[in-house]
Amino acid sequence: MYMCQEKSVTQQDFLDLKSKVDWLEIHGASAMTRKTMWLVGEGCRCPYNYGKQHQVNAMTFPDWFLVMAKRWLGCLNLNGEDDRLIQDKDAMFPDCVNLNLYETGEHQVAWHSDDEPLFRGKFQDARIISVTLGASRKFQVGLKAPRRGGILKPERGSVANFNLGHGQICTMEGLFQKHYLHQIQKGTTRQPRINATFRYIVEHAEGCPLRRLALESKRELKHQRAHAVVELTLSQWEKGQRKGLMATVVKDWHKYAEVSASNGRKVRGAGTLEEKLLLATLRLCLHGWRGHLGVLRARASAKELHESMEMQRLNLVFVLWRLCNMEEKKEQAFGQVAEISAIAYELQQAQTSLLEEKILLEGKVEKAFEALQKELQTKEELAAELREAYSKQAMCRVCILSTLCLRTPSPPPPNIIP
Ligand SMILES: O=C(O)CCC(=O)C(=O)O
Ligand SMILES: [Fe+2]
Repeated sequence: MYMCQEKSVTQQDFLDLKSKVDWLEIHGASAMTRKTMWLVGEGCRCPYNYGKQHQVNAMTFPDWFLVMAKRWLGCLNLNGEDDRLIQDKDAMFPDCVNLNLYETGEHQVAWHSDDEPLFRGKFQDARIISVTLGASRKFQVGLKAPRRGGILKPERGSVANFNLGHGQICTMEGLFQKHYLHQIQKGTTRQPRINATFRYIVEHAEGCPLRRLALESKRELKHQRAHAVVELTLSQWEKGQRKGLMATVVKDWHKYAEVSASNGRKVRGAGTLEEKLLLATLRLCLHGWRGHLGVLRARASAKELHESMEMQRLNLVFVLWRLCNMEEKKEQAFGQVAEISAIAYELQQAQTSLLEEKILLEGKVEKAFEALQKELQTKEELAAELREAYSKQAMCRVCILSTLCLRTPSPPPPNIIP
């Protein structure tokens, strides 16, 4: 147990809780004993039982409550939100709370332990953090005595008293709920007291969606463990080591049966092909060993014994072979997929570089074409100039010739006198 005084718990918190919570009355044999409320984390649907008569449905933590609860428990550094996401489960914020309202000293809660299956407090560390608001009351703790007539009572002389006043945090942990009882005795006060008892749900109730999630991750873990054990068993078997093998197989057969059990029903043969093969392997191991023992007990002949062992070995080898085969095929398929994607990647790269080259070449061709066109144009212009020059030259020549002709004196007329 750990106790401390928390300053951040305010009187206003007490008033808010008293007025905002939809309190449920808990009745004892003759009168109301206290009022309660059960709040849970997001997604959880676990109901809570107050004795045998009262079962309340889950209500998700209202935001206003979470704000104040985080303030109260701030000193404990419980900052993890979701146990499926955080690694350090010890740092998780509680995922449920039981609220108690004791309106006067007449209200009480009798000797009990918080050992409901939800918290698995009988089997493992169960952390409970209680916060008191309002009037102070005597909280008693005592060692659990063997039940007499079904009534829970503490061992004589083992009871310790604690005064839980406003802002007091009190924890119970370890196997406290297995070995100890606690109670809030009737008192003389007329003032009301509220107690918030934060807890952690380990095994979500049937019908709660979080149970499925938890089972799935547990199943996966157990499956891996069973797988490893079967592999080890088979390798030992193959090496001819048989000592202690039966114990392992029998132990893990149960483990595996648990793995394939769902909602208390055994679903034999359910699951993937691999799971079925594992199950078959274990069955064969068991079957083989049972046969082996039966044969031994009946003092059967060495031949029979030998045959049964041989049969078993063959069966095991066969299953092992199938497992290996599957594994190999899987690996091959993975390899092929990897190869194909590498080729596809290369092709894509090649296609991209070809496209780039094409674009480059197109650019070059266009430029060359433009240059050619320019050259052609220049040549045509030159040719035109040349033609013009020629025609001018020709004209000039004609002019010169005609001028020459005009200037040349005409020859004297021929002498026609005899
Ligand atoms: O009121 C308290 O301090 C104790 C409450 C309690 O034991 C419970 O809610 O289980
Ligand atoms: Fe309790």
